[in-house]
Amino acid sequence: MNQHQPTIIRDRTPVSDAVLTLHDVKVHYPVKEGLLQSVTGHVRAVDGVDLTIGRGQTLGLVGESGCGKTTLGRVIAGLVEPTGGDLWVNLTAEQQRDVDRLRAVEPASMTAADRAAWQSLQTGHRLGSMSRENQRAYRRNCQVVFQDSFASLNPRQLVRDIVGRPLRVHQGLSGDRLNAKVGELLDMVGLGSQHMYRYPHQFSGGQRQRISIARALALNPEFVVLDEPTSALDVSVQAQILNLLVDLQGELGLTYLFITHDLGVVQHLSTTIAVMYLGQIAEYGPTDLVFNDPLHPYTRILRDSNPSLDGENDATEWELTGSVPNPISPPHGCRLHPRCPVARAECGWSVDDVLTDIEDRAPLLFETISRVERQDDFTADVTFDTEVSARAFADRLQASRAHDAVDRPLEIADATVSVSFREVPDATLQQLREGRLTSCTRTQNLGALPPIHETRR
Ligand SMILES: Nc1ncnc2c1ncn2[C@@H]1O[C@H](COP(=O)(O)OP(=O)(O)OP(=O)(O)O)[C@@H](O)[C@H]1O
Repeated sequence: MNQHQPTIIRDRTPVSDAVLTLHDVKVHYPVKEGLLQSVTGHVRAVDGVDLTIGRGQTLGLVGESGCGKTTLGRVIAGLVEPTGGDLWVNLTAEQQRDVDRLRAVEPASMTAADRAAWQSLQTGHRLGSMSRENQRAYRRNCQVVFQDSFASLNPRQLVRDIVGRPLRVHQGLSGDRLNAKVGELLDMVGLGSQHMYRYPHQFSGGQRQRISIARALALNPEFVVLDEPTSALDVSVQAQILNLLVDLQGELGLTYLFITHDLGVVQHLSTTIAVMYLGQIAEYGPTDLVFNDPLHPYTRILRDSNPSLDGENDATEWELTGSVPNPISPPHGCRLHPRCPVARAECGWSVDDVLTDIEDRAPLLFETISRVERQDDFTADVTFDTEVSARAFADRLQASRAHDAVDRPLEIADATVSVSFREVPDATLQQLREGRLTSCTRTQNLGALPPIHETRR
């Protein structure tokens, strides 16, 4: 399969003051097989993510299970090393523009002034190039609250030691000073300092999550990654924890990355939303605008499948077909297109899409394929057991949307069908309106999503 191009924001609107700016960040996990554990491919868990997280904002990161949200959150918190791309810390709007501009300049064509500016930006703000001390400061400044408080709290430690550890390690606190600070933190999260000498199992799920929040806030971070912090809790307790998070943000001026699959939570909590699909950002923008007028079919379908959301969400006739493709070899063009109800020829079709379609929806026909001879991802000869099956395949393809993307008529010789699709570039996240980005090729071309009644063939 061809190498995919990175997702690039062509006209990113700089956020005035960014806690974090991601450029083309990737996490590809190797897939190992056989006795020798040789690498046979890579899971593209995060595959070219560009994001800006503005100071004081809550960025909601949403998407179906397996789309890469947790991996991205762990990269941001420094718990997973990215396999590609850059993370920039504390850039002003002007510095964001400089980084965008200088990334596009070949090192050999840089002027002396550009080179000096690039060097200074990298050593001052790029994780990996900054001094160790600054990197450690970033790690302390960015804390994480996980979904599963049971797994993330040591069951053999007292709450005092759990919440106090960061203070002991980083600030050298002990004795009464440590106790006083832990007490303050427990009060702040609504638990009360009297709980200091108890163990995690003596608390309810909601209380344990309060302990996790207290621990995360111990070092006065500015930025907290909240990875599904309420999804393991009862609905009534969820609301209490969400309210606590909102109050703490107001009091302490925190910036949140809120990872969840619950769009209702995101609608109420986030100022900005990033919708993720198969390792990439599908849509990004202010939460209310994204919900009221989505620019990506995936966002619209997610929104309309969630009845708890406020607003005028007509139940959509759109639905996603098939299953989430394998992140080892994601589809070409727009990653959603094989499942998208409104995909068109320019959204990117390849031989694999057609084969996956018949495997999912015409398994008996799929059984009769005897050989696939690919010239590349877009061109192949598909041979069947019989000519009848070959013709059934050709008829099926001709009646499908994929046929709009073929670049020459199908050729049928005996039991072999020769298929060739136009090669399209991979979709990129682009700004369509101020602050509104989408990777939907169709919306980029037409300016808006089509009316709800338009569906697939
Ligand atoms: N350590 C790993 N090694 C190999 N593949 C991994 C690893 N961690 C995650 N993956 C894969 O990467 C992809 C993204 O996983 P990730 O957990 O980041 O998604 P997610 O959107 O957070 O899902 P969920 O909501 O279920 O947690 C999935 O296909 C997952 O199977």
